[in-house]
Amino acid sequence: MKKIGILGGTFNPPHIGHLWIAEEVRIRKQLDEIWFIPTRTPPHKDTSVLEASHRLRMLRLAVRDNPHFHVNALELEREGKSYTYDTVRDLTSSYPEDDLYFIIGGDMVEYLPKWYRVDELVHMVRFIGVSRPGYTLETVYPVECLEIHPLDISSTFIRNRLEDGELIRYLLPDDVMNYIKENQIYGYR
Ligand SMILES: Nc1ncnc2c1ncn2[C@@H]1O[C@H](COP(=O)(O)OP(=O)(O)OP(=O)(O)O)[C@@H](O)[C@H]1O
Ligand SMILES: O=C(O)c1ccc[n+]([C@@H]2O[C@H](COP(=O)([O-])O)[C@@H](O)[C@H]2O)c1
Repeated sequence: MKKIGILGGTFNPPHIGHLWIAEEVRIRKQLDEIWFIPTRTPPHKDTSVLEASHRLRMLRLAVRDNPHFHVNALELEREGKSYTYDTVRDLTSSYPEDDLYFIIGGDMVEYLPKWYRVDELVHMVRFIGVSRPGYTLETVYPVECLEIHPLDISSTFIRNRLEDGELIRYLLPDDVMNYIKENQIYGYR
């Protein structure tokens, strides 16, 4: 039996905020592995996101130097919106022996009431909520909240800096930054 942390996300692009919360939760909850699961179609983001193949490649580059980190691409194979309910249902049936912990930042803790079939979902997986600047960890749902030193970094911030021609070095792994440069995505110039 393994204890597996799941960090679902759009990863558009992945950044050190994602890696920071994943490693903090892994150590504090003594998890064996963290699985990063990129969404195909994020349930609540209206604006179009970068194509999944780029996000997947960047995510693989971001996690590759940590032996506890893995990428699981199961959501990319599923049509339609990437609801966590469907993902958790599939994972619990494929890995019935393992304990799953779904990690979310404060923005998603606040948004939890709007998640698809949330009343069932919270009984299917353990939710771990972590601090994120600008958001609380208050919720009526059974979420275990961990106060983690907050890092005020988001994918939006990085995309905006790229659009403005500003530096992004140190906000994300060098390999991901180089991928963005080589593929000239997010308006890189
Ligand atoms: N700096 C951060 N601190 C805490 N949690 C974070 C941080 N960045 C991302 N997360 C969490 O990681 C998960 C995936 O986030 P996501 O890939 O959407 O990144 P994002 O930075 O929020 O993106 P965007 O700015 O495009 O909305 C979410 O649960 C989110 O709350
Ligand atoms: O299932 C839902 O209704 C739902 C609504 C909002 C977010 N999520 C999941 O929460 C994770 C973080 O979402 P995001 O959009 O911040 O990348 C990602 O795995 C999403 O699929 C899931």
